[in-house]
Amino acid sequence: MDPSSLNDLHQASRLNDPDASRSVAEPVISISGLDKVYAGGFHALKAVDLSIRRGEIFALLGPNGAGKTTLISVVCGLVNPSGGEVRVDGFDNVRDYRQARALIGLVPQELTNEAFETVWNTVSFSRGLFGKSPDPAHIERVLKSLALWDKRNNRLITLSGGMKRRVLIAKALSHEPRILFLDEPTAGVDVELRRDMWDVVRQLRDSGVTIILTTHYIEEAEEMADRIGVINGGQIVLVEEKAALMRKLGSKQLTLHLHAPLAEVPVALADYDLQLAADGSELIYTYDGTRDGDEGSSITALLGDLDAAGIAFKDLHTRQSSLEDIFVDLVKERT
Ligand SMILES: Nc1ncnc2c1ncn2[C@@H]1O[C@H](COP(=O)(O)OP(=O)(O)OP(=O)(O)O)[C@@H](O)[C@H]1O
Repeated sequence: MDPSSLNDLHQASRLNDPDASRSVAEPVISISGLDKVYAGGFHALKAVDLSIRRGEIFALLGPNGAGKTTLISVVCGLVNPSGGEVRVDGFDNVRDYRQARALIGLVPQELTNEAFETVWNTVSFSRGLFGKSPDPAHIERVLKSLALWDKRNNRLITLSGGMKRRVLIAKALSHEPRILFLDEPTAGVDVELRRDMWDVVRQLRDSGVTIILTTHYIEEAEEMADRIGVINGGQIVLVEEKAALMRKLGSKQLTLHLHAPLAEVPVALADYDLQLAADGSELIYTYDGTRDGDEGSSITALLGDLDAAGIAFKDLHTRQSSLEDIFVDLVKERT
């Protein structure tokens, strides 16, 4: 990856950017009441409302079959919605299809049927599909920014898996989109390549492109996203700033296995966030594990107060909740 050429790409796309004067606060994509029922009757999207902010990296997280690909396919105009509305920078993606589509680049999961084409030709051809006049200087910037310049005359079939993924991104950037969708950009790739892809995506975001990526790797959402949305069974079940989500993840639980079960939490311990579980034989204390120092002192105080109240325990353990716990809980609740 060559950061200086990405800067050039940035400068160039700013010059060509028709929406540069629009308000940053305005969502770049507004989805409201979006429904999709496939021909066979399967209800794949159910009243989806979602706003994507200009310049963010938004990760759409969900298990297999949740509706991620359907959602981005509808936004990109590849699948017709059954109801609802999508606006891309103010353009209705059905009525003003051409204007809306021109703003979007889509990086699909796989390259299709172009194995014998060269990198240069396939990327240039993609630009032509959007009715844009040829611009070899732009294609050169894109290829340099993705470290593909040296491979421009290679046929796709001769490239490594990582380079093929970069070609997919180059194709999607060929018509200078302001919004880039990446459908499971790192599905099935090794750890090194995944990190490499993350760097590419972050640098694109830094160059002013809004990024929406779908993933079922929680780690990927944690690493990359400014905001995280969870979709399950065709419904958006959570949208939150990653930082806020991570603060929630900072909460820890101390479980005390009691000698004798309690019928209720004693009044003397009312100041602590305590819950009884396992028919009163477990006492669970939830506390903020992100504040250094607090944790130890509040546990010491609790243990002292338990002793004073005559409550004995035979074992204890602590656990920290993770994004995975939240995700599993959300998905479980809805199924
Ligand atoms: N063309 C179609 N006709 C009928 N049903 C479809 C069609 N495309 C997708 N579906 C169904 O819609 C649901 C959502 O599929 P979708 O591909 O959007 O999920 P996803 O979240 O992208 O899953 P994955 O992570 O497996 O790619 C699935 O149950 C799928 O079988």
